[in-house]
Amino acid sequence: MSRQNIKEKRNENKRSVHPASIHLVIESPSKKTQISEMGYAQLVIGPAGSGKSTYCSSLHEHCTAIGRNINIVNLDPAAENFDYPVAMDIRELVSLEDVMEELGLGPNGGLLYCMEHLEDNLDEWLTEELDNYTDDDYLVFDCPGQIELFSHVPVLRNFVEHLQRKNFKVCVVYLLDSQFITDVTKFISGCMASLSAMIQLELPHVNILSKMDLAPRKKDIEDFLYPEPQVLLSELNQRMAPQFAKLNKSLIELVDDYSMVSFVPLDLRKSSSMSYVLAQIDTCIQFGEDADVKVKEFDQDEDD
Ligand SMILES: Nc1nc2c(ncn2[C@@H]2O[C@H](COP(=O)(O)OP(=O)(O)OP(=O)(O)O)[C@@H](O)[C@H]2O)c(=O)[nH]1
Ligand SMILES: [Mg+2]
Repeated sequence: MSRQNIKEKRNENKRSVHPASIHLVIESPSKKTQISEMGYAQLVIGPAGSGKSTYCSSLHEHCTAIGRNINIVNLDPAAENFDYPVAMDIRELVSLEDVMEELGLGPNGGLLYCMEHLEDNLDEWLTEELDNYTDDDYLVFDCPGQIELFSHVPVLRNFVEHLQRKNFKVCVVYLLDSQFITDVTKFISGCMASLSAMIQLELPHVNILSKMDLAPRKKDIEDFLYPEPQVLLSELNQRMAPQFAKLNKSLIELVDDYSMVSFVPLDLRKSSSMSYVLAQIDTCIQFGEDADVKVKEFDQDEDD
């Protein structure tokens, strides 16, 4: 089945299965006139299983508790279960299951196809969906974990540029599982993936070390949260054969030049931790500049 046929099929499904979204636009025309002032958005990315969806649902819970407006958007065409109310859903446009079945693609090729389909439909689908939100709205995009999406495929870049044309200020929130800090080589490869997202997307960027409840000893964590480049280099040299010494030095210099060696820890057992992470992101996109934002420092010792 051709790409056009899939698009038509999804559009038909959307019209028949999701009348609510059409109804919203008709019922609230005044909202449309308020659009395009200034919106705020987080693009939540990171390796598969790094805790992106869990972060989104915890963020939703946190914002609900403090009375703050937030809308979580599912951008993963393969996602099935959600712990947050889904404000917008890519599966209304295209689903991985349909693509795999109809085009005979595997899960990764199918996902890339779905994301390209999204890219082709930014003007129609995304614009129409965004029209349901006003400048007061804060959107959080829960992305799939395929590294291609933020390394070399231009889909997310074009997606973000579309949001920016709609006057959204966007911050990349890159999650890295705390298990990456058990090994210096894993840590550097996680930094490299984050760096490629930085270069690819050119946006304000916050690195988060997720799953801190599973993190190893406290001393080891601190070494990686604010590591000294020289310490990282010496650990890397110890782990790798001597012929890699020059490459290791260049890698560490690169990571250091891009100020990559800085991660905000996220421990979902502590609400102060989520407050701190959110405050860092808000600062990046100047959200609530005029409001009185209270920031409490995340205290690592709080529950120790
Ligand atoms: N202990 C612990 N587990 C977590 C935390 N965050 C996520 N997990 C678990 O890690 C697994 C993956 O979490 P997800 O939130 O689905 O990760 P994801 O990045 O959205 O995964 P993909 O969308 O598949 O790339 C799940 O089993 C979660 O329950 C955390 O802070 N602590
Ligand atoms: Mg997910």
